[in-house]
Amino acid sequence: MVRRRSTASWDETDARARPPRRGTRPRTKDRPAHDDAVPGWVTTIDRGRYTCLVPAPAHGEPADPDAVVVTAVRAREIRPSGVAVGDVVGLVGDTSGTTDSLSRLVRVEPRSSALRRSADDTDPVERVVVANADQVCLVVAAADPEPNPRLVDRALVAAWDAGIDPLLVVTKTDLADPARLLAAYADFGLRSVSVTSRGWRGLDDVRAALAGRVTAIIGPSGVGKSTLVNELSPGAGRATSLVSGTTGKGRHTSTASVVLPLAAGGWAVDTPGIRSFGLAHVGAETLLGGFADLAGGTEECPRGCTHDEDECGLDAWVAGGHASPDRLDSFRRLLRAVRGEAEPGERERERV
Ligand SMILES: Nc1nc2c(ncn2[C@@H]2O[C@H](COP(=O)(O)OP(=O)(O)OP(=O)(O)O)[C@@H](O)[C@H]2O)c(=O)[nH]1
Ligand SMILES: [Zn+2]
Repeated sequence: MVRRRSTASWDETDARARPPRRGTRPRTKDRPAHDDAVPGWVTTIDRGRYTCLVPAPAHGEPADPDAVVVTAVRAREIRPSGVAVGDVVGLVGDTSGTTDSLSRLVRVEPRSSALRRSADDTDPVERVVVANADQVCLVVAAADPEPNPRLVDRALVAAWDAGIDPLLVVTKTDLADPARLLAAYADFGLRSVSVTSRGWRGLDDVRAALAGRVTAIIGPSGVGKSTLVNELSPGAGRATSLVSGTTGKGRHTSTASVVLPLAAGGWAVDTPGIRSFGLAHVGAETLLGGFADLAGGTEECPRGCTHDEDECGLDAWVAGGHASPDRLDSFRRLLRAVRGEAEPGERERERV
């Protein structure tokens, strides 16, 4: 017969002799349950403060009319690198969004995509620049500054790696005809639009390409990115509530990405901080995926071809007119770069 006694009489010896049985422990001891967490969308991050739109809109859909902007801090169990702008997160605590209220970010929902970059091509430490975008819009100018095709190739590889549709937007078409630049990329199906802010020609094409989507906007400095984004998201600017949250203090740097609503529907994620686009995390094998025009040329390669050797089939492919020599040159430069073989000075010139 089993002798029963009250748990009140248990002492430490009992505790040691009987390890707590799994499944009978309260769930909160395994992991905080946070069943009450509300979904928010991280619109910007600044000094450990996460500005979130609550409730998180469905992907690409407009914000709920009653949505509020909530400032949150990370719960201890969430790593700083684990949250990026564009993440859908779970928030607990004060999610009222009233001035000086602070919520707690306790969970990051699985991402549909992650646009990544590493500090440079040999630094494998990668950061998620934008989470959950379904399009990457690379903005380059037709002139002033001159377009850098290698930069375009680099961004295409990053988009390919992330599984996100790329879109090329050529600005300042009043200064130069973008036809040659556009033709160079049209061959392998890169979607592109061109626009000028001088009298705003082409703006409707940009609007249509971005409508209903979540687009990460990247590009080098001075190409007219801010001019374009301000036009597409009038009044949103970088000083409004989605940026500063309820702190009212605004941003102190322009290095963080920010989610902005587009007047024509959809969302842009402006990324002023991307000055370089290291591809160390991509790997040589994945690189070819960003070069759809070259991929067919590797069928004649010897086994284990590095694609940077005499027997490589890509040279014959280009000689046969299937792709441009510039693209092969660009591919091989990136290949050497991600293998850590870049010549000095090469990286500097390829900064976004
Ligand atoms: N000619 C011409 N100039 C333009 C056009 N769009 C913008 N600009 C000018 O180009 C300069 C840079 O524009 P911004 O919008 O600040 O460029 P940005 O890409 O945001 O540059 P950063 O702020 O440095 O990242 C400004 O002097 C603009 O007036 C355009 O379509 N045509
Ligand atoms: Zn090869």
